[in-house]
Amino acid sequence: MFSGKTEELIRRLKRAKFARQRVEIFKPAIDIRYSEDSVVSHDSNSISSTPIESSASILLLSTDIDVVGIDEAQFFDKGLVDVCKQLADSGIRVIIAGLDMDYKGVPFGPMPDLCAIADEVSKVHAICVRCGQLAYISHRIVDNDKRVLLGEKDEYEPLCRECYAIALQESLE
Ligand SMILES: Nc1ncnc2c1ncn2[C@@H]1O[C@H](COP(=O)(O)OP(=O)(O)O)[C@@H](O)[C@H]1O
Ligand SMILES: Cc1cn([C@H]2C[C@H](O)[C@@H](COP(=O)(O)O)O2)c(=O)[nH]c1=O
Ligand SMILES: [Zn+2]
Repeated sequence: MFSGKTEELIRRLKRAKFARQRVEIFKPAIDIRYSEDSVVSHDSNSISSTPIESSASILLLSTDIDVVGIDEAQFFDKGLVDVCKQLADSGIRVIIAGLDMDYKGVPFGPMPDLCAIADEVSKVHAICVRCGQLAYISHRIVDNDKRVLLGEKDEYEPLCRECYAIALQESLE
């Protein structure tokens, strides 16, 4: 988290709109952290989007479209992989932002499969809040072991491997 995924997604989608391409943007309906119907970055950049419950809705809503953007892809069902494949096969540019791993370091939802079938993958990193190196994981700092827990700085901190190992050790003491 805080690595710039959403900002990069918004940047690419705005450029597609400048090029007068027909763009549709989707987000999971559960992601109401900053807005119900916009994709919003931690720096408050935003772009309007359609909240959906299931990946199947993307195909239904993507007729006469050049570019499809999807944020928070980790929250979608595994059907998203085939949906994106079908879109790409039909000539639509698909741009996806999502969290690679959950707070335990386990690959999140459809993300590993999406990375596997993507033509191009850009991995971006936040800055470790403890030491300033590149972060690799979102450390959960509240006591909740559900996989899905919406949040930001009160719930998560980006940490590098070294600082994450220390944080885990501290939590055992
Ligand atoms: N520790 C951090 N490392 C990097 N950026 C951070 C950090 N904390 C806050 N930010 C802010 O978060 C912004 C990225 O937000 P966003 O694109 O929403 O990230 P993501 O979608 O990956 O969570 C950065 O431009 C920066 O201003
Ligand atoms: C690590 C982790 C994160 N989440 C949630 C927390 C946020 O609401 C989103 C990630 O958003 P961002 O754009 O990357 O900041 O995911 C979660 O539910 N479970 C986790 O393990
Ligand atoms: Zn660190």
